[in-house]
Amino acid sequence: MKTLNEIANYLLLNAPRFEQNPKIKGIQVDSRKVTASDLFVCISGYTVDGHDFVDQAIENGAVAIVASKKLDRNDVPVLYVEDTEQTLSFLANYFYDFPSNGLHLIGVTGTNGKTSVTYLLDEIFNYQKETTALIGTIQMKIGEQVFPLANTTPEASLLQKSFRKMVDEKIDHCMMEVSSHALELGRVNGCDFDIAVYTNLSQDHLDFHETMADYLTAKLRLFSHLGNSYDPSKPKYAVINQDDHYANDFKRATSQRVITYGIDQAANFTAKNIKLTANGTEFTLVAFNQQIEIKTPLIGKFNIYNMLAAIATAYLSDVTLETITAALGQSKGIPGRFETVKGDHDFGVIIDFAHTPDSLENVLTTIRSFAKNQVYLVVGCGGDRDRTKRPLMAKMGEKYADYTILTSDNPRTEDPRAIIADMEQGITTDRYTVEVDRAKAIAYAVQLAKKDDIILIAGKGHETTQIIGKETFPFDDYQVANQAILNK
Ligand SMILES: CC(=O)N[C@H]1[C@@H](OP(=O)(O)OP(=O)(O)OC[C@H]2O[C@@H](n3ccc(=O)[nH]c3=O)[C@H](O)[C@@H]2O)O[C@H](CO)[C@@H](O)[C@@H]1O[C@H](C)C(=O)N[C@@H](C)C(=O)N[C@H](CCC(=O)O)C(=O)O
Ligand SMILES: Nc1ncnc2c1ncn2[C@@H]1O[C@H](COP(=O)(O)OP(=O)(O)OP(=O)(O)O)[C@@H](O)[C@H]1O
Ligand SMILES: N[C@H](CCC[C@H](N)C(=O)O)C(=O)O
Ligand SMILES: [Mg+2]
Repeated sequence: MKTLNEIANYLLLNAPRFEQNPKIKGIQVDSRKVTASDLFVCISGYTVDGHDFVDQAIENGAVAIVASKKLDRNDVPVLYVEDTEQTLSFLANYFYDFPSNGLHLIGVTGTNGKTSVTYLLDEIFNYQKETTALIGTIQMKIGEQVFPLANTTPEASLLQKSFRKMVDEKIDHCMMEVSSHALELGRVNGCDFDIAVYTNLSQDHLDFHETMADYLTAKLRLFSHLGNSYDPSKPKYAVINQDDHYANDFKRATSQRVITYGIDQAANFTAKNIKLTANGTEFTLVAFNQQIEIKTPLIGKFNIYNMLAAIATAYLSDVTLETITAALGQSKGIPGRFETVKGDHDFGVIIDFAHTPDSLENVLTTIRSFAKNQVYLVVGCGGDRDRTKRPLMAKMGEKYADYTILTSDNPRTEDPRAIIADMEQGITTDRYTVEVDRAKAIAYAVQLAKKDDIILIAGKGHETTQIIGKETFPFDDYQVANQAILNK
């Protein structure tokens, strides 16, 4: 617990002294979640302004407010700062006693592969009985406990509070997906990363970042977060995909040691003698004059990149190549990523989270490489998100699938038909149809499928809901596909 004056002193050079100097129990950015003795931080959001919810925060027990706009009240002390969102990360870091300093923190950024790399690292560390925490798209996990998350990378107060819990529970490694939104909005400011990992960059989120250059700049920030402290007992590393177009930008963004991985370019961790099949992958890992055979159930060349990123990171975290090899050999895969619907049907059904042109291309080319018959694609695009990726995603269907069923993803507040119309702009043939209802679209693909055909259901992966308008309905691609197979 800290007092308001302690907090003010930490945050501001010319801090005011509050006569009423309450002890703060917690930090809250949502008035609805405030409890007794919290400090409420007003954030001006994209939808509403936290400054308008001060009454509710106080009713719920807030004893002090951090604001950037004048609040006409003298019942509680108000600490004024220029930018509440930027302040929040420093405030939370201080309030929870800089928890990430005591944590082995691995941050993973890039357009695709973040969840995959963090889950592979989790399997590797768990294999050697180390305790782990995960923060990302699917959920937050601290040891055996899991918590739902609204964002891939949570806002700073929840983030720092979670780090504190991890340190208190003596977690050995925390793997965290660092989204470009989080980097841009300063959610991870003040995080003491030990290893920063870069997967790749391709088009996504151009609704938020406007240009690819802006998007790149946000991603690069993770590497400047490695800082320039050089403690031999706590070395820091940047792990970079050497085959990626932007590899050199990422190398230049850090003053820490760079470790590379790749397949096509010379790198510290490379894969050769690659064998890709429908049941798994084999390759020879070459790293620092050592060679070791990797044999894993993970499928696709893109997963070799994910494995190389995880292997390099685990190795830099003192795991031996032998242990890494054994762990990857037993990988259970990543929920909703290239996940096969089990059963005795004579065609394949794969659920995958591909929701960018690049990830769709990777997954579809992988399927094509072993497909014996027709490939069907069921795909939609998220509403209130990057519109420019829609025709490009549909084009991937035209290029690599025999037949595409355009449907809804999470339409959110957009008209689902308008989203599909944007997708249709990318298609020039008639090898597709439209079925707005996702469950019907999946059922239709299952009806069409014959022996040895493969259906890819893309875009929602592990998700168990569908957001239509402002409502969230239960929806699980895996279960819907299973039901359709039973009904066939
Ligand atoms: C664009 C964006 O990032 N939006 C985030 C932002 O929402 P917002 O600006 O609309 O918030 P708002 O509703 O206007 O509220 C403003 C403030 O008022 C507060 N409030 C609001 C209502 C109320 O009754 N009382 C109250 O105090 C809110 O708690 C908030 O502090 O702040 C919210 C609370 O922290 C976030 O959950 C929300 O993420 C939304 C869900 C979102 O969709 N974000 C996406 C774009 C995102 O960040 N995605 C990346 C992943 C991308 C990737 O996978 O690569 C991520 O890291 O999740
Ligand atoms: N290294 C990769 N390169 C390209 N595509 C990939 C790669 N790894 C996974 N994919 C594809 O991208 C999809 C999303 O993968 P993953 O969830 O690991 O990425 P992410 O970066 O966490 O995505 P998000 O930003 O939505 O959280 C997968 O379902 C797969 O189709
Ligand atoms: N983290 C991604 C997830 C997209 C998943 C897709 N199903 C969609 O709703 O667009 C985003 O927020 O853009
Ligand atoms: Mg993710």
